[in-house]
Amino acid sequence: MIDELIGKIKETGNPTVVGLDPRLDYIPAFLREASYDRFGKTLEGAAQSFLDFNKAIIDEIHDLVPAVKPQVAMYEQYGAEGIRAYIDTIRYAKSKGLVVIGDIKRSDIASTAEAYSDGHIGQVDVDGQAHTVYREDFITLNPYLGVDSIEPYLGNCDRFGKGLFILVKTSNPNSGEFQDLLVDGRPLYEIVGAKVEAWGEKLLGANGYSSVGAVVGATHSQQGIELRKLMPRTYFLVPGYGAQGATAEDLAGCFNKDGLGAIVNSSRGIIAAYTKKEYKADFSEKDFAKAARQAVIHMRDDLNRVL
Ligand SMILES: O=c1ccn([C@@H]2O[C@H](COP(=O)(O)O)[C@@H](O)[C@H]2O)c(=O)[nH]1
Repeated sequence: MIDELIGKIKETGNPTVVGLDPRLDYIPAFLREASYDRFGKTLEGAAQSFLDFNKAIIDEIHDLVPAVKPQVAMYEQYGAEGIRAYIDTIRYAKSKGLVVIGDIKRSDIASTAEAYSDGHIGQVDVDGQAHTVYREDFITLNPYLGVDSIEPYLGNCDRFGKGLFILVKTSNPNSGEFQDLLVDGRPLYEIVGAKVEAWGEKLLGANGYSSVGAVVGATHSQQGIELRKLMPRTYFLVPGYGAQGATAEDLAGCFNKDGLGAIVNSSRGIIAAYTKKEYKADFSEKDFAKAARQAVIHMRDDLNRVL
């Protein structure tokens, strides 16, 4: 799967992933109203407005970016209807040729991890009948439970050509509380990073990178530089650009000299661009997806400036 992602990054000349993290307060009133007219102010009404919003954004950005990253929490909070919108968003993004990174951050003992893995990146069996359910290309995982909790996903990556991004150094302000603790004189995130690099050895692609990637926050630029050296074959998913304050300069060290090695996420900065003062003058609420397109072009040019 990593080669498909790299192929799309080269094709678009853009290492950007658009985070599809819809919230009702980002959905333009006219879209919300249209959905409420059909379904009322119900869970279905909210979920349908998310799907309509995502589809309009995907239509505007699919030729510019390699991938999208739906954040499952935004959908899951609305129950079965929200999950339906999550699945339909994945299907629609894939129909437009986008790689889909499901931000699901799962973590559990192996027997439970197997169920998550089969549902998201494998197949489930219903009395001899196989079904593919969520269909993400990559998913995010939390490694806190150790390698036996990751193995069920590695197996399905191999079998079904999928990929992972495993949390190594997260972008949040308190990520250091555990991740920076010294263990035998070494920060924990480095120990986890070295493990992730080793777990990925069996899933190396033609470009020299593994389908087992790492999440490395743009907000911790020095750690990004150190991890880049420690994990030469691991692709980084880099959140924190834009809304969380990180700049292109902050995350430049997550890339290799060939301009590969990282894909940078922006969610609110793209999908809610039309609400920002720098876009308001040129884009009305009706043009929210066009504003997202403009924000993607701006981000692409900003990233390419430092590569
Ligand atoms: O360390 C991490 C891991 C995941 N995320 C997720 O990325 C997006 C960021 O959204 P923005 O609006 O661009 O801030 C969101 O889905 C987070 O859950 C992260 O930010 N940091």
